Amino acid sequence: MYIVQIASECAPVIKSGGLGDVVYGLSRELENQGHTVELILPKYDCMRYDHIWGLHDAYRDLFVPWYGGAVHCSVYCGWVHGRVCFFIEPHCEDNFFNRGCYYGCSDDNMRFAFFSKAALEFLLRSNKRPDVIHCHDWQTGLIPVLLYEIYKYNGMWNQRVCYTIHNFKHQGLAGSEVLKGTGLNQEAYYFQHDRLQDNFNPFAINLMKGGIIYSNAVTTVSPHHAWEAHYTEVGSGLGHTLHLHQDKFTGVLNGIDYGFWNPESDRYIPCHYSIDNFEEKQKAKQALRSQLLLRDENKPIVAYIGRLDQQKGVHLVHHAMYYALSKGAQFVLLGSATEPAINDHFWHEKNFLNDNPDCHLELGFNEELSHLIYAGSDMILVPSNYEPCGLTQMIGFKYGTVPIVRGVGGLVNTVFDRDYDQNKPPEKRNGYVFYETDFEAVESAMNRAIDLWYESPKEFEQLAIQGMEYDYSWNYPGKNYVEIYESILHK
Ligand SMILES: Nc1ncnc2c1ncn2[C@@H]1O[C@H](COP(=O)(O)OP(=O)(O)O[C@H]2O[C@H](CO)[C@@H](O)[C@H](O)[C@H]2O)[C@@H](O)[C@H]1O
Repeated sequence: MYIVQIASECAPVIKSGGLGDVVYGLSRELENQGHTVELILPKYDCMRYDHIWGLHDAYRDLFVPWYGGAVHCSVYCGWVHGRVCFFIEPHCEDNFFNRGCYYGCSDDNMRFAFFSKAALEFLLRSNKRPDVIHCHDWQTGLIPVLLYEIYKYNGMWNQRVCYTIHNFKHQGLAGSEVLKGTGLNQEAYYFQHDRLQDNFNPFAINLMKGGIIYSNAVTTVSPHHAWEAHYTEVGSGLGHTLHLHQDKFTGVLNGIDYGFWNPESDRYIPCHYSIDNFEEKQKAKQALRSQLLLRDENKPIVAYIGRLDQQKGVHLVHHAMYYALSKGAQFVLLGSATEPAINDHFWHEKNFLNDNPDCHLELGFNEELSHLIYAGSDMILVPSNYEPCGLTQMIGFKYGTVPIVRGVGGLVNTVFDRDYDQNKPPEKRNGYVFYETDFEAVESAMNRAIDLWYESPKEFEQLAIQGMEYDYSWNYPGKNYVEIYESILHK
């Protein structure tokens, strides 16, 4: 099968979070299973060019229809750790992708509407006719709309779309200018409830809703989150739309790319280990302490790695930091916040805790350091308010780092409480789970984990090893996606 992935991120060249990991990891797995995969991405000024090999001109004069005129673009091609990627660079005053950031601009809707249009125009002009176009999140929600309303009539009548939602919170609400810009000209036609009109704001179109309605298959990133999005407020107002389209909507649990996330071969950690020589993990712990200037004492390290925003339960992250210290543990945080109030808050905490030898807060994005933290910590905290899948707990498993999580979304499908899980026998349990959002809930789970570490270190190690035994690679999810692609091919 010939599959083209269109997305706003692909790790490690463009990564702000889990979307990038998934786009890369799934593409690699699909190729391993014998399919042809190409990726189309924006050419951001701030991406990690050091992860691209052989970048060259692939299509020089691409003219993308825009507001009745056309924007001149260049398309570059290069390899990102073996994947063929096409990067679209528009030459226009809007400077869509030369902003020094991936997201967070006031015209993000226009930037990614343009990218969606440009990606399809590139496929059309370069005579690429994939069997399946797989696109992701609100940024590419317009792809199936444009395909079925415009490009189908220009020769792309045989392409099918799979649309994956990684985060229902950000849906891409826009005004009619997006329609005008992209050539979706009959405003009244798109501003209808069964098309792009937002379910709550009648004056806005909703790009994610368009993605759901127009795609042949829609997925989200874990089975439990699929249920939550359909039946609870976690669908952020799209539950009814999902209900109407339930026949094509499923949850596929993400995987982890073990080529990249693997303590046996990780290039960013100073020692390599597996279940067979688990004691070597101690060296990673020492390296982490020495890099972050933590004191070397017999204490567990609890880590948090992730975006710092409401989704991730920042109030519990903050509380857990002090609770861990009070329980005789060390705490390491690696995170970045886009919301100014949260950013200020954590900078304040960082300054306050600066001289504490048991705590380190690293504010910013640092891929290399994240690997050392996964390897060097004993526990990884994921106290999310909601979590469509969650990759950090799965990476934690691979590195023998025990997750302490809130039982929501994909965390329910992957973490099984050591003491209370009803469905797994003790030898299959792999972490700690709490459910409420108050301080007592997170404390109770941390308490059990930290006490076990101190009082029964062998049992704690056994729990970590049981996590390492799980296979959360892309192998199975890759097969699930191929089945979905096959099911839509001839529809
Ligand atoms: N400051 C930092 N420095 C270095 N690395 C950092 C970092 N902050 C985060 N990361 C890394 O980014 C990834 C984040 O994974 P998450 O599962 O938390 O995804 P996120 O919530 O962004 O995305 C959404 O998409 C993913 C993928 O579908 C879902 O798992 C998730 O539930 C959903 O919210 C991990 O690889 C983590 O190590």
